[in-house]
Amino acid sequence: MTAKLKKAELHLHLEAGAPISLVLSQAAKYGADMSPFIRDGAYVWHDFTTFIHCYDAAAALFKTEEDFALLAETYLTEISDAGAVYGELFVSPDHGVSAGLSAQAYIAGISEGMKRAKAKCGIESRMVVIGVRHLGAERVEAAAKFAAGRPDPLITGFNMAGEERFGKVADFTRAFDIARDAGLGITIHAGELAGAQSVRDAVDLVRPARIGHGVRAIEDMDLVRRIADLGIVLEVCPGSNIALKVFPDFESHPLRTFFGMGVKVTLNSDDPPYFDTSLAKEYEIAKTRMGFSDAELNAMTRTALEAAFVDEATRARLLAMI
Ligand SMILES: Nc1ncnc2[nH]cnc12
Ligand SMILES: [Zn+2]
Repeated sequence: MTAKLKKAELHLHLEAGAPISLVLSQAAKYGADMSPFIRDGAYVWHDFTTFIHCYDAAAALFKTEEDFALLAETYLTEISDAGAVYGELFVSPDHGVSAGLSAQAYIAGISEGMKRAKAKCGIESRMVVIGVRHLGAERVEAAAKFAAGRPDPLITGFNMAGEERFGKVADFTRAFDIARDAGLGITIHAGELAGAQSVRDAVDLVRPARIGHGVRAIEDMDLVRRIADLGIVLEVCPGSNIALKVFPDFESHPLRTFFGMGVKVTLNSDDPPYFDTSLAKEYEIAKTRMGFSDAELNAMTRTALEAAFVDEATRARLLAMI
């Protein structure tokens, strides 16, 4: 059983951290019909595009600062109860603005929820601002500029997510330069829906500290060795990869190969209710379906804290807790 293990999460899209029960209560609050997207207590989607449609419909049900405070507090409390001492939240000002909030109010609501969760259960957390790739380079740059303005001290990183097959990494390098120059930690989704070339471009053009997924680097073993040598941390989300059919099953997932080759890897849930997973479940599956020992799982938690976008004093305090 991995329930007793200390955990940490670096890759979680906040709007997807809402349990379906919370999404349905938000739908009742705003009189929204979610039946096209949720049936028998589960999201209805069959590929990445329809998954993102469900994601956007659920995200639109969080409209006020208090809604986002509740969302952040709910998710962080859940993973704290599962043994997490730290969690990073991918936050998307574009989603907040399309739900009718200013980007500042969106962030303020989430920040309040993070503070409530810390006061209640001690969990430390930070925000990583997302630029949505399929909205285009201009919108990703706008997200980077917003994050670079450091509107909240709990924002410590920048990332790009969305449709990985849209455009080329080269179209987005200016956004990452803006974020990096502002001292933000850099991660990028790559090697999930697109193959090894997408990961190679991310490594060469963005020079990230971390990569979201990165798992299709396995298509090029020289690239895997390069990632290991560079010490780039992979935010691996096995449940997400199986649900989105990046790999057919957990037994064929390359996490064990990466770990064995010295690639720094961490465990994450990405969009838990969409993929029938949770941070707790990812640790349990890594043990029961992928053969990782408690010591190896603890090593992944340590890697996550060593790669966390936090100040060194906070990092030292977190590392002392595991
Ligand atoms: N798994 C994923 N890949 C890319 N963008 C996302 N946004 C939310 N989940 C995502
Ligand atoms: Zn993701």
